[in-house]
Amino acid sequence: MSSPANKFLPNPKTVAIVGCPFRGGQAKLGVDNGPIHLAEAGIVGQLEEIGWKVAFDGHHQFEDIHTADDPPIGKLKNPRLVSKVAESVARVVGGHAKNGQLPVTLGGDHSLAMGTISGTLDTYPDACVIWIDAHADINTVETTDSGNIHGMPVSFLLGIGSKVPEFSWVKAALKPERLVYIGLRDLDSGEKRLLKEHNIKAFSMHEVDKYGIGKVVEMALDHVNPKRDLPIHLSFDIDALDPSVAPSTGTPVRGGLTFREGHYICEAIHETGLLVALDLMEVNPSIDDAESVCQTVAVGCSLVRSALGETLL
Ligand SMILES: NC(=[NH2+])NCCC[C@H](N)C(=O)O
Ligand SMILES: [Mn+2]
Ligand SMILES: [Mn+2]
Repeated sequence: MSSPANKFLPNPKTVAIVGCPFRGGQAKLGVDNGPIHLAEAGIVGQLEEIGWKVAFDGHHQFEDIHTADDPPIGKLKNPRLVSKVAESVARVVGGHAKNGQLPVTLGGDHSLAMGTISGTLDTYPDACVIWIDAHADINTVETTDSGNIHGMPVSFLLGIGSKVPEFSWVKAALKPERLVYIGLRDLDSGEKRLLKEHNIKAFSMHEVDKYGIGKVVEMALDHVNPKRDLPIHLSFDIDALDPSVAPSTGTPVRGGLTFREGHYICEAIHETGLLVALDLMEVNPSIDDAESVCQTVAVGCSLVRSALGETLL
């Protein structure tokens, strides 16, 4: 089994696991235990098995981040906490990337991607982002209904919507043409408008049905990475998968990616040799029964393995 070389990483190829037990970007309990379950399921050993050196010295600790007083700003919930956590994640992920390691961030809720993608862009300013999700997570201060910041990280990264001083560290370094979505099927009306206004390429489940996943991934790469020479940050929300495949997540939406479609995306990104960072977000082991949790955690681990080069043959 020989996998293509990664164009950006030195040998020996090293993964840095960034476990982020954090749930402040949404309201449900339990998503902070996602990374703990993924680690306990043996993700470190599994990645070593497929040839990676793995650096993992325990989950990221947010205890030093005190926000006793964190009232909403407008509708935004836990704004100071989310901002500080994402900022520290940006520093950690950026640090690993600068050391030539491939950061794999295990969430935790998707507000963390504000940090992970900031860290990636800090190191690789021309990186593109492939966002796999049922949701666009692009609400702004103006459009958010829930006030949950896990539904908003993309707008901060793009620098759209009115600015919140508490998030001034976010550089808005992502250009709309370097972002592409796959798997969308549950957008708020304001989000649909933002995608059109900013000309952001998105392949919803409609396009997956119409063209098939192989063609969709190719079209997505043609859009954000036409010469196949730019670094890729893959941000994978487990709720992109159909709830029958990955039931243990906080905002499940029916009609999602099959087991194979999800894995195909990861395999195809691996084959580019351009992956520089990976997020696996929104695994919530408190939802619901033990069997669902076991199934979801196992799928999460296998998506990560596929993105890092596990092949079927
Ligand atoms: N990362 C997620 N699961 N996001 C769900 C977002 C749902 C909804 N659009 C919101 O703004 O609250
Ligand atoms: Mn989602
Ligand atoms: Mn998401």
